[in-house]
Amino acid sequence: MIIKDAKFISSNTRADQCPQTELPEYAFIGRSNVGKSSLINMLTGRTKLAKTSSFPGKTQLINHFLINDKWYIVDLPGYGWAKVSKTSRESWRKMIHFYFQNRPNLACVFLLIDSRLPPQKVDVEFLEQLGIMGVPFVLVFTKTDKQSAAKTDANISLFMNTLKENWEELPHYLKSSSSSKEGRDEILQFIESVNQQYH
Ligand SMILES: Nc1nc2c(ncn2[C@@H]2O[C@H](COP(=O)(O)OP(=O)(O)OP(=O)(O)O)[C@@H](O)[C@H]2O)c(=O)[nH]1
Ligand SMILES: [Mg+2]
Repeated sequence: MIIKDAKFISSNTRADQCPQTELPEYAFIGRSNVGKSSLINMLTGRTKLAKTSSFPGKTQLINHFLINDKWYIVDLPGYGWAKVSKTSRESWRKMIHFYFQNRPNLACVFLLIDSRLPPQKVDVEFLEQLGIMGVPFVLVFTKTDKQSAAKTDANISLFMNTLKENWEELPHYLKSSSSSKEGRDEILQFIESVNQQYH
């Protein structure tokens, strides 16, 4: 898919204030600093569309970007950063749950996981929440440029093994690097195939 146009539309805290639309949207979620905003920039080929930072907690709102006037990318704030107060964590949880439950046009969620790390409890727990809410999702293992392909695959296997206990079917997954652009074609192809089911 060719991205001809990508524009920022709005930032919101409430799902019901987000664009009223029947166009499909794809949301990016995962731990703070996992690379959600960077992946959005890599996919769209726009270096400054979504704001990124080396410091966790950069994205704080629900950000909508309209792509080719046909579908939306949604950049969400991350979870799991230790230095967040209980109150902020609770308001994040409410905002995200309300978002997932009030966007009928939510076509798929990309749950990003840092491919450098062994399975993290926060990710497994968040994935379970998505399952409970019945939200369609795929996993994306990020930052693959930071290590060997063998190490990435070993961490992915470990993650899948932890899921085997509770999941009947293992989720679909992709790998990505915002530096090397690994995964760009696969993710865009995946979005295109889901978009086609919308028309
Ligand atoms: N080497 C490498 N660095 C990456 C990659 N993706 C993101 N980064 C770096 O990781 C840091 C965090 O990236 P962001 O895209 O801001 O992360 P985020 O998940 O949006 O974080 P929050 O908005 O805080 O939740 C930045 O310093 C990025 O340059 C990648 O694929 N490879
Ligand atoms: Mg971000």
